[in-house]
Amino acid sequence: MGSWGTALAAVAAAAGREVRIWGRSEDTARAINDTHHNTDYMPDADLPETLEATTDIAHALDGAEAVLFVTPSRTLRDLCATVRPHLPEGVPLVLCCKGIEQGTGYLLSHLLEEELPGHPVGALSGPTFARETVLGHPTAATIAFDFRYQDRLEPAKSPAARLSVSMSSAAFRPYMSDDLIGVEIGGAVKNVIAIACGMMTGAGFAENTRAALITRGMDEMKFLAEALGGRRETVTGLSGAGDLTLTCSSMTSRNMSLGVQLGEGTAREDCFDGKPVVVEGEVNAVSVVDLARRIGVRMPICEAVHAILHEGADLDLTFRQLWARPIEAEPRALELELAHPAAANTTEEPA
Ligand SMILES: NC(=O)C1=CN([C@@H]2O[C@H](COP(=O)(O)OP(=O)(O)OC[C@H]3O[C@@H](n4cnc5c(N)ncnc54)[C@H](OP(=O)(O)O)[C@@H]3O)[C@@H](O)[C@H]2O)C=CC1
Ligand SMILES: O=C(CO)COP(=O)(O)O
Repeated sequence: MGSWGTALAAVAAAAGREVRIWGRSEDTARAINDTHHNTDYMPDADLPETLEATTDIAHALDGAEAVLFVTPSRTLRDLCATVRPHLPEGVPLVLCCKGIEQGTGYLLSHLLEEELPGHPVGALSGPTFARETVLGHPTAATIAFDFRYQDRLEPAKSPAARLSVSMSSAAFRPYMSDDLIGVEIGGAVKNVIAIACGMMTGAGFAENTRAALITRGMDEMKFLAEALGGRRETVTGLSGAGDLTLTCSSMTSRNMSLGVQLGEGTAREDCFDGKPVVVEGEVNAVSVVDLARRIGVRMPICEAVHAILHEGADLDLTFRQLWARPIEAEPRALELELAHPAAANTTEEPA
């Protein structure tokens, strides 16, 4: 019953679906049922009166026709053990969290397929701040299920199509996709790039720098998606370019905001006034970079964020090094790299 789970539950309930939202907190469940507000995560949003909250997972899943997973990505594997005994047979599972598993390098869809076999697995992703969505600002997202789950004879019966229709409302507009990998990669990588944009903004740089990071970040997404079997054009859609643009442009984004605070020189433990906040790009910098290194995809912006967040690299020096990398072609097709004249100025200065 976090912010995005509540927003999606409200969207589906407003679209006329019977929705049960599950979570761990009795108090939050009671508040949603009694006052139609999620007092912990989005107190100012009026929730549909038909939305039912529960802490009983068996009740939440009883008769479900689709199950949406909306927790931080690193908690997903444990959550599977909680839901496994109660899942209706063959019910479609929809990832609404964004990330790649640390250690295994699994896309979250692979994780679900491993932990909960026998279910069609898809993802809902796009430029969707939870609060704006729940307040009814026009919002669009992509719903992707792998091509294996497309019904070629009756496409409207495919899970992506059925779910898109079920969740559509005047303000919420889903688009269908059969490129699950491309959609997942967009969601996982954009958060890391948003931290980079935030860091550069916090360090005092301006719009040119941010636009360069967004565009070159999209290039990193494309190569990772393609290397894993996704499609480049998916990266130019809502779940890639759309979400990247949103997240890299607004302090509403927790990823961008973390970057800004770090760029301004705030110590990590003092960011967000010391409160625990879900920042997927921070944990996913590790999994994205690890996966990219394993399969030989160059992701210099993600590497820079990883080095600053997790290897103690100096922020200013790391970004100077990023800008002074060998000069290369755009797009990357041309295998030519030229030494950058400023590279000599980006070695560590003696203390
Ligand atoms: N917020 C947004 O605008 C959007 C978020 N997302 C994605 O949605 C995912 C969730 O983020 P968001 O809703 O914002 O995060 P929030 O911090 O708002 O909520 C997180 C939720 O996850 C629950 N949770 C945490 N750990 C566990 C666990 N081990 N088992 C079960 N439940 C757990 C929390 O429960 P409790 O309160 O009990 O701790 C809480 O209900 C992320 O991957 C994020 O990238 C995607 C699009 C938009
Ligand atoms: O994914 C999001 C919007 O699409 C939310 O972004 P943040 O997690 O950075 O707040």
